[in-house]
Amino acid sequence: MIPLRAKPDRTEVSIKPTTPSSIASRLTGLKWSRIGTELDAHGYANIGPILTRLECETLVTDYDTDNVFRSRIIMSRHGFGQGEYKYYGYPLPSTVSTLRLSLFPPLAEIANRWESMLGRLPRFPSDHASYLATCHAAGQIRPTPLLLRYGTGDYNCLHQDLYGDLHFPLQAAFLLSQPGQDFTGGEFVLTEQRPRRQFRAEVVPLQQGEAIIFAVNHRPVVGTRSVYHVAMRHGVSQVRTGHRHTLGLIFHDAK
Ligand SMILES: O=C(O)CCC(=O)C(=O)O
Ligand SMILES: [Fe+2]
Repeated sequence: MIPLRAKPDRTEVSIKPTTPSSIASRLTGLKWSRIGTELDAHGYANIGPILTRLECETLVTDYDTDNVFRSRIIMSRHGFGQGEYKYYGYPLPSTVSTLRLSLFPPLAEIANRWESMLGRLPRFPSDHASYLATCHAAGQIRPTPLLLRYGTGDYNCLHQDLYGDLHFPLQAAFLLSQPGQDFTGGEFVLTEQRPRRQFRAEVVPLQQGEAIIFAVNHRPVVGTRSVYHVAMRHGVSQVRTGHRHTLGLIFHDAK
């Protein structure tokens, strides 16, 4: 007699080691309407974990690779803070390029809504290539994505990443290091100043692989009589111990 074999358990056979979805689909799968609402309310939004630990570590390792970057900035030499960063050169590494390309369309929609709140016509195209063509025609041709490295005692002064007349109003920063393990301190800080008011500061907790989207220089706020601009700046508080790395994505290029 042929022994009866148990039918394979469907649930068991269907379990495969999951490969992370593509970076592009992780971004398009986000709840962009909720992110838009948060950006409207606060001028920033933590969009949650995007990069895997391995992807973060690979980007960090790139820091010491020649020919990936176009320049290295020692922050203390310019009064920017303490620490250093490097601007990527073109062609961007594929992870950086995919993040920049895939984040742009939903952010352009939010940026255009902000324009209309201020009574202006939408002016951002839905694809990054078209927007970059406008920057390049205006002489802003140098890539702005950057990798930042902070050691113990380092910090980043409050600033705005403007690199010419043209600027896209939203940018992103990805935390590549593990807080509590790789570093302590080093918090992402945002400030805003409403007309005739004092500065207000916000510290935004981030985990490794998470990204924050935030306003580059100002955001529209609906007042009782009109919509007005609130100026925003960002920076990083002092790293108390260890090393902290970030990937910064700015959507306009530089002069
Ligand atoms: O290191 C950070 O978290 C801030 C980086 C930054 O200033 C930027 O991405 O523009
Ligand atoms: Fe910045």
